[in-house]
Amino acid sequence: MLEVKAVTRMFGAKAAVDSVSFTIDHPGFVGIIGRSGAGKSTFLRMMNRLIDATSGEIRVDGRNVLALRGAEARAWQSQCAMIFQQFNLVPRMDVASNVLHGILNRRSTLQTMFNLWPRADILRALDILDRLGIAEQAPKRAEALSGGQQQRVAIARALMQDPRIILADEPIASLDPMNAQVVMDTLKRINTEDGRMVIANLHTLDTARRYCDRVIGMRDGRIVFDGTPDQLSTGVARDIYGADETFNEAATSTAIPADTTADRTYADIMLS
Ligand SMILES: Nc1ncnc2c1ncn2[C@@H]1O[C@H](COP(=O)(O)OP(=O)(O)OP(=O)(O)O)[C@@H](O)[C@H]1O
Repeated sequence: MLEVKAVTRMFGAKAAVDSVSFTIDHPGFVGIIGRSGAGKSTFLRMMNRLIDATSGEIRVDGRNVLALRGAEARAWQSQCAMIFQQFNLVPRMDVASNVLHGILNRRSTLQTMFNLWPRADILRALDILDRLGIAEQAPKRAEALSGGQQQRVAIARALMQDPRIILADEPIASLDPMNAQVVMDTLKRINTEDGRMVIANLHTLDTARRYCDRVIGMRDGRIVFDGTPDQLSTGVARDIYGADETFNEAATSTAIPADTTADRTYADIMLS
């Protein structure tokens, strides 16, 4: 289904992503982990065509999406919706309009100028918000919502595109543990109930273990681990994060269990 072949991205002389290859043959929940600068964001941004690859191919059903141009590239972008750490909503705009913006590129200029939305689209946006448990927030400005609610709005905006794949770049890195759990549960539901593939860059091992069927570990632009969560031992994690025997796995925890309010700590904080 998804075949990544020797994808590389150079920034000057530095390879941010260095000949990355892997295949995903069913719409699972894939986590990409690694310390800051490992190349995780660069990879997702290439996949979504926000930036170009220097070389390599990403084949989806046999078609190299990295070679698509113009309208075909935009059509691909709507098939692999992206969500970001900072939500990227329009803060002063109401929640429902933010969700409708997921299909902005499908409207005519006239409709855009007068902010006209077909009734069917409005109903669908409200349905999606309802499914994500935030329908009552629809008329509020996005900036009035909590971080976890805003990220759910961003997920709703992504779903509006009816994507095959959701790319999530550090989706919970700005959230407290309780909101992080709600957002991860939401992504998991979309994966299992809708059969949409989720590929999420994650900072923390416990989140990757808890939510992913498969984990890819990156270090210095390369894949250094590709396996199931139960293969992700402390030793393997130490290799991925490039740490020595003082590596403390507890420090990579988001402390996500429902009965805790412990502060989030990151591998990068521990390892920096
Ligand atoms: N626009 C750019 N220009 C130059 N170098 C860049 C650019 N974007 C990323 N890099 C470099 O590429 C490497 C990989 O960065 P990337 O953001 O993909 O890592 P990451 O694993 O997502 O890290 P983080 O978790 O901090 O986002 C880093 O060394 C970074 O400095």
